[in-house]
Amino acid sequence: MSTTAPSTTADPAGATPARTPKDSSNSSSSNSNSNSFTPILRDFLSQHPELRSQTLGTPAIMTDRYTNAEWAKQIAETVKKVGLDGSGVQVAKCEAPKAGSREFAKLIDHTLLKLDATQAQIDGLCAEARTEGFKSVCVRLNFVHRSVSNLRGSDSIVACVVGFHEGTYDTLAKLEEARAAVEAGAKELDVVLNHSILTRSSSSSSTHQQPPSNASLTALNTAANSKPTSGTTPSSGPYSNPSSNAQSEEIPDYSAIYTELASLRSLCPDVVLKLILETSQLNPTQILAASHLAAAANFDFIKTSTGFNGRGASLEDVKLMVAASQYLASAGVGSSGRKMKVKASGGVRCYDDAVKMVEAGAERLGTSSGLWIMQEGRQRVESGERPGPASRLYTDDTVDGY
Ligand SMILES: O=C[C@H](O)COP(=O)(O)O
Repeated sequence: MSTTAPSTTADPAGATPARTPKDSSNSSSSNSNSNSFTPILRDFLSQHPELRSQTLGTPAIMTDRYTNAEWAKQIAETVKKVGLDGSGVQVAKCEAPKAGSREFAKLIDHTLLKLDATQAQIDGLCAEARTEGFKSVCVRLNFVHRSVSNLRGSDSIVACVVGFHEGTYDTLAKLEEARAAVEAGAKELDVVLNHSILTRSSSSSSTHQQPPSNASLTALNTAANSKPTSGTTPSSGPYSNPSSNAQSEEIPDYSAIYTELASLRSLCPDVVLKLILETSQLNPTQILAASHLAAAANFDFIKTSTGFNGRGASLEDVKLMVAASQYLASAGVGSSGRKMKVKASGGVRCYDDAVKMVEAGAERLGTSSGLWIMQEGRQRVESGERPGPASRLYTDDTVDGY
């Protein structure tokens, strides 16, 4: 059982990261506790029994370093410094690489996550990634092995989603899935945040006697975080007036989120870890809280969306996350000097969308439209049209969501 602290680069925040499993009865081998298998993992292991080796060690749930109240205090400081719109941090403008270039392709995780994706479609995805030189293909666990084999000899890698798409599987299930993905050859993991932990507590102080279901939470959060239509101001969400939103809220279980992220980091010290926040479900304070916890656990990326829940990435999300990651690095949250990158994903469908996200500071794009984005970029260059919507950056309020 892996109970030791991870390597230096993997150490979650703080100078004294000594941690032990929270409860050894919760930490079990994937060979002995099939209750923690998600359906996709169960299928995967039945098809690939040879991939049950334990090069990564046994998943273990790590202890926390702070109480919820201590996390809340740290997060409040982050919110104060960054601001709910990121305006507390000066972010330098970024430039997109040349349209249609290999450098542009290296920003793209070429993504196919539909549940009904076929082997032929995955083979096509990999062939496109090889031809264009995309950074990765991003697939579900059941296609990692095939994708790795398809991409052998290319410089495109395989990224796998974990806990997709609701994020609500328990920590051990996510750890088991992460381990299987890495054993199968994934070099990057895109893990869905259990965002319901962040939103449940604020809902619980309202009219709900019972915790709402995930489906109703999704609807509530989507509504709360959608742009108001006719001059109305919602009581919560990114379009609310924070100063009028003074309801007393319980502190979310930050500790549960941190221990999950720290456990993933500890299990996979050498793998690029991205945390999918699902920003359509979160208000700016919650986005900053999730970013803070991801930095504390030494994640490599914060990513906006799954593409399966509410709207996709918005410029506002990306700007806020870029500002947060810059502040968190400068404040020494996580390993010192380490700055999380931002991945914009969900609804990035055309070249202009892609450029806007990159200019706002996204260093990776997750999109199922990668091929189109590259072709459109090349057409712009060939036609002599000025490639890129730089003059519209930050001023285009007509686009809601994407
Ligand atoms: O992570 C990536 C998303 O699932 C892709 O979403 P999209 O199909 O809207 O490009």
